[in-house]
Amino acid sequence: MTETLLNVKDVVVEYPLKGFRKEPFKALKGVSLDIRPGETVGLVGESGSGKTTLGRAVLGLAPVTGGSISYRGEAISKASRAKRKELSHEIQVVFQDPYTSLNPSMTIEQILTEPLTVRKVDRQAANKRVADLLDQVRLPQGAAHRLPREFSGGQRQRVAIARALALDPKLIVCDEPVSALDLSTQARVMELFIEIQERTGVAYLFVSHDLAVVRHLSHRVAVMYHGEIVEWGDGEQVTGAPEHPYTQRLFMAAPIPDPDRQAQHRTDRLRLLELQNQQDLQAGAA
Ligand SMILES: Nc1ncnc2c1ncn2[C@@H]1O[C@H](COP(=O)(O)OP(=O)(O)OP(=O)(O)O)[C@@H](O)[C@H]1O
Repeated sequence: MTETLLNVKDVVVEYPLKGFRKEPFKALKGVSLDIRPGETVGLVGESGSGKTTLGRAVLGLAPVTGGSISYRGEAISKASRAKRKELSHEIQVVFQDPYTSLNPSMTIEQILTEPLTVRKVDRQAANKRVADLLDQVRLPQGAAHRLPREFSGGQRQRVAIARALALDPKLIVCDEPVSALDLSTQARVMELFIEIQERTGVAYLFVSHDLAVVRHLSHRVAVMYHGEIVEWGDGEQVTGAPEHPYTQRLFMAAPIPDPDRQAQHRTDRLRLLELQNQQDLQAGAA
């Protein structure tokens, strides 16, 4: 049996609403998926469908009111603060905005050393680790003594990835980590994510509204719609021959700018037309 790293089962997240409405707002309405070691699970869906909320629930940052989340078989959705701190060695996060996620007054070295000092790594070992992390994300060693504002968006995102890697996590929740970057930078950062995964065996829960990004990176894909997963399975299957009408519409609406992706998009459109024809024929036959 394949080992499971993270298991999300029937998870409900409710946000209390202020004002005249007494009923809380259900952002997740019973969501289930699992992530295996070394795997990328892509989470797609339009804005407001609940992708970020699911990522936050895994990180213990969203109010889970139903279902369960377990990490390596241990329930974590109601974990204590101390347990969460322990888990932060295993589960890390990279956010969308590289301009606000790094402390502007800290040098890159300080940013990368911070998680290590929490773990009481001594100075010499920490320096070595910082050098190694910069190598891992393909930044020059000279970057260590500079401030975030001296770097481009793509370079800052590399720093954020290095920080997430500092404690050798087994899972990284990536919340739209390439969405704020221009296309060529996006492609390089995506390659970096793949390279790091191949080297370290880390798993990603990769949240993105961009289907091309998810198609490129994911082993399995979950499609979210109004707080529910409407399609879930093998990445090629879900992105290449979606079954749910919502996923089909989502793929039709996806802008795909570069020529390779356009070719893929054309193939998708043809496949989709074929699917629709088949469905029409079946409906006609029924
Ligand atoms: N703290 C909160 N309080 C109340 N409602 C919230 C809160 N956070 C999110 N929501 C609501 O929950 C729903 C899901 O939001 P979420 O951010 O998870 O969606 P998303 O799919 O990640 O969208 P986007 O791509 O725009 O980030 C939205 O309707 C949002 O308004």
